Amino acid sequence: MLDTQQFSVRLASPLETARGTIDAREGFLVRVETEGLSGLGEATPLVGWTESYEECREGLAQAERVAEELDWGIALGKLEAPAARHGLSLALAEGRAISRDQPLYRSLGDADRTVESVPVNVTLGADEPEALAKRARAAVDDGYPAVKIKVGTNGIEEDIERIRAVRNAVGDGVELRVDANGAWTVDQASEAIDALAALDVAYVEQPLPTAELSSTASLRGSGVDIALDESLATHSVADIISADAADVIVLKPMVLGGPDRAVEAAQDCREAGIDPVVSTTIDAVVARVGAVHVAASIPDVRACGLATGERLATDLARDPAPVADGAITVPQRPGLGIEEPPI
Ligand SMILES: O=C(O)CCC(=O)c1ccccc1C(=O)O
Ligand SMILES: [Mg+2]
Repeated sequence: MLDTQQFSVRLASPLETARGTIDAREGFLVRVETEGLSGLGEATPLVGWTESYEECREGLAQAERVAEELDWGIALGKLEAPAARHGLSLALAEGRAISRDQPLYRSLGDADRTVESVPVNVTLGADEPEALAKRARAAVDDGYPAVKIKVGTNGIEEDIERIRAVRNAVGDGVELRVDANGAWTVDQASEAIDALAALDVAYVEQPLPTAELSSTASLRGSGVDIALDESLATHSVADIISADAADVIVLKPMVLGGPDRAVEAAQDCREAGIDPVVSTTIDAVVARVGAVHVAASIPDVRACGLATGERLATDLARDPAPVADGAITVPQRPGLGIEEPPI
């Protein structure tokens, strides 16, 4: 049986990016019950990254029909829409983990390894230099090891001024990351990267539009690592590896189509010498905690973009994986570890 329940959550602090402001998330909670297994998932589409809300709803309905006639494995295999597939895949993975009496991350990865926490970056929108510097400083005082800042909303000069203000406020030891969300041309990216290198920025996420893998490859080796994020919606990790286009790959389970695919992509990254980082599309608690388990299944994962729970005005259940001292405590109960599941 597949039970879906639609939800809508507002962001108390909307996230400003070069591709618009994210101020609400709408999706579906998913519960799968099959042969004694029961698991919870979440499908939260975001246009530009995944299928639309309507396509997601239709994908889930179709999966239910296929599962009734055939089985869940076939339904999952046929489901192409990534957010819908994520909902079903996470629910099946949680059911399996509970039946094995394991926390999800151990069921997804190494069953014998205990991981207590996952380091996270704070995520800051494209704000004025002083405000940004203050927020970055407060996050570092709270223990965050890395600060990620959105850029690409105005000119390069403004971006550099912002990042300089942040660097001055946090000092030398903190990892800075910027995310251009595909806003730059090759010339703008080169100019920005030269200035960001002088401010010791660790990496720039998605400097160029998604399709431009060979131009992205040409930006590497200039003192700031290159990360790809949006490109994963249309290119496989294998494509990125063969184009030599990234030092870091941002894995969003919702965009990749499920925790199973994210874990596999992380392994492919590691084999190619690329660092995997896990993040979400600002999902609600079920998918966010699912992504925490994906991150926990990756040995020695770098700080991940998973500290977004506090942006939501309301959530669907109590967060079993809160941020403390710059890291998320990984739930150790069987499955996701959500104590009072909403469905
Ligand atoms: O990665 C993070 O730090 C948080 C998530 C984030 O930035 C994000 C959230 C929603 C949509 C896109 C993005 C992005 O990484 O570009
Ligand atoms: Mg990004």
